[in-house]
Amino acid sequence: MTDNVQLEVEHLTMRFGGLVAIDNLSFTARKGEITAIIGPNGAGKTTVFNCLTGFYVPTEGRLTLYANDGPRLLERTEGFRIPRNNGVARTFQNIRLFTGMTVLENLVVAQHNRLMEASAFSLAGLFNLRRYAKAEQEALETAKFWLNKVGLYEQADWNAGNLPYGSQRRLEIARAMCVNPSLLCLDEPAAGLNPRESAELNVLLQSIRDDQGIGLLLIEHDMSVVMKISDHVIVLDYGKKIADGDPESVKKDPAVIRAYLGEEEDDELPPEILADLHLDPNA
Ligand SMILES: Nc1ncnc2c1ncn2[C@@H]1O[C@H](COP(=O)(O)OP(=O)(O)OP(=O)(O)O)[C@@H](O)[C@H]1O
Repeated sequence: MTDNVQLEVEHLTMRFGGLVAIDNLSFTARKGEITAIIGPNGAGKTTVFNCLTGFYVPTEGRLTLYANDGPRLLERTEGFRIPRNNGVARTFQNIRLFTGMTVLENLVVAQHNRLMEASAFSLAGLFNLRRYAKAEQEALETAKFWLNKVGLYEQADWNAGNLPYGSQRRLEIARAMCVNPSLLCLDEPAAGLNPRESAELNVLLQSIRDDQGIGLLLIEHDMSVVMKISDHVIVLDYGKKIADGDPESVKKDPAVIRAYLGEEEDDELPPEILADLHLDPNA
């Protein structure tokens, strides 16, 4: 069953001085699946993303990305090369768009590496090479494709900073997809969204999964998103994996309920908390 694996994390440990933020974590994420990483605040979710995307060099462990042209060891790649060479793209908990640029410009700038390669990294290349003009045209086509996909085509010339919050979140996802990643890491994409926007986000992420066939890794606190769209859920608590399985089994796991709520007995949980976890209070 290794053919479908997009990412394999083996024995990942990340220490900050005496603090063990990630403790011997292993899991796989598959192509064409949404894998959610959930857990209480401080469980280590963002640290996993930071190791995968080169912000941190792991203390121990192996991170293998199965890109189209073969396996890549992310922990051995210089951080800034990971998006370009290894095809890992991410969005952030706090939106990080170029707010002074237009919506379209944000998507073209994201393809800067591809354009620079086409210019052969020279001024002469920028002005003379036919392949640069071709690459520029392709970058615009890619940008238009993703603008349509996230429903922002009409706002292409708006300043990104003037978009409503939910649209800025969708633009961030479009920008990440413009680099044609093998793995898309989404850090709390539903944060701050209203229920309608959350529902639209679900549709968008499912369509990226189904149409692009890439692996999606999702950190999310909004259980209405996690339980509806995830194929596979990993639960962390104090840096350790405490559950790993499909959403149905994970949400009933007593260890998960205890970790989230700090309760000893799940049958003592108040009904409104059970409802938040999408569990039947009368079960
Ligand atoms: N650069 C750092 N230096 C020191 N400690 C850090 C650093 N980054 C993260 N930590 C610590 O590692 C632990 C895990 O943090 P992390 O941000 O990964 O958790 P999280 O699960 O993403 O939390 P949240 O849901 O609140 O975003 C926390 O105790 C945090 O304080």
